[in-house]
Amino acid sequence: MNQPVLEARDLSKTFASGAERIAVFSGLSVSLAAGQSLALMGRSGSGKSTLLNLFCGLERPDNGVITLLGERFDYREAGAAGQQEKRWARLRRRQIGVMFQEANLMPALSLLDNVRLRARLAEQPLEQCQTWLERLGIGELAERYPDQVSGGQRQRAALAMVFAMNPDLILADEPTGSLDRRTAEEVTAELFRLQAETGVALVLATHDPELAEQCQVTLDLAHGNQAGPAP
Ligand SMILES: Nc1ncnc2c1ncn2[C@@H]1O[C@H](COP(=O)(O)OP(=O)(O)OP(=O)(O)O)[C@@H](O)[C@H]1O
Repeated sequence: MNQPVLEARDLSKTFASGAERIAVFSGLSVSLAAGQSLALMGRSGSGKSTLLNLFCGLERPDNGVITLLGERFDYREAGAAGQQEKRWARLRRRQIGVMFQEANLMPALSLLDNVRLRARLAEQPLEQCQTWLERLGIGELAERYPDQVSGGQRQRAALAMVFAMNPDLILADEPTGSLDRRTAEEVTAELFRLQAETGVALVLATHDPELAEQCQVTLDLAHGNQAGPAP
């Protein structure tokens, strides 16, 4: 079997709350292959965003090991933290595409320049950037600024940014949470269409069971903590 894109083993995470520590999850294991999609479900506060942050190195687990694209991150190794931060930063720049509820576009740049900036950081060719906007149905808006387009069009531009970096993994945190139902469905359809076409692995945090159903695997953070193919 091919090596998984993402493998997490026995992850635990707590946060300080006054003098106590609150456990968000413990003993969580998950595995995701290229082209697979995983939905993270769970009520507000169950730890979906925290888990996405662990998967891109913006938070550290208290325990457990994450292997991403063959790179192993184990914070128990003495003196490893600084060197692991550098490796995470490189992965975030080149191989992990991140999407949030609100499109994180630079307001002073046109949609096309936002896509170009992301592609440049990922060391991808800039010639494809206009094509990505066209594939997402907003080619004619390329020279507009983010505040001159609708929320749905901004999320399409955010999708163009993510795909223009040719990532191996997309982490999407409620990517359609700020859109009306119909626009959300359109943007979601584009996300799954391009994910299938490119074979990128996808982790999607959502409250929406209908959206979760479109993913191949669901991890419900409120009920259990194992997902993915058997090791
Ligand atoms: N930096 C932090 N310091 C302390 N507690 C935190 C921190 N980040 C998250 N938490 C807590 O960890 C728990 C999980 O939060 P998280 O944001 O991951 O949940 P979520 O499932 O993404 O919620 P939502 O659906 O509302 O976005 C919550 O109880 C939250 O208050």
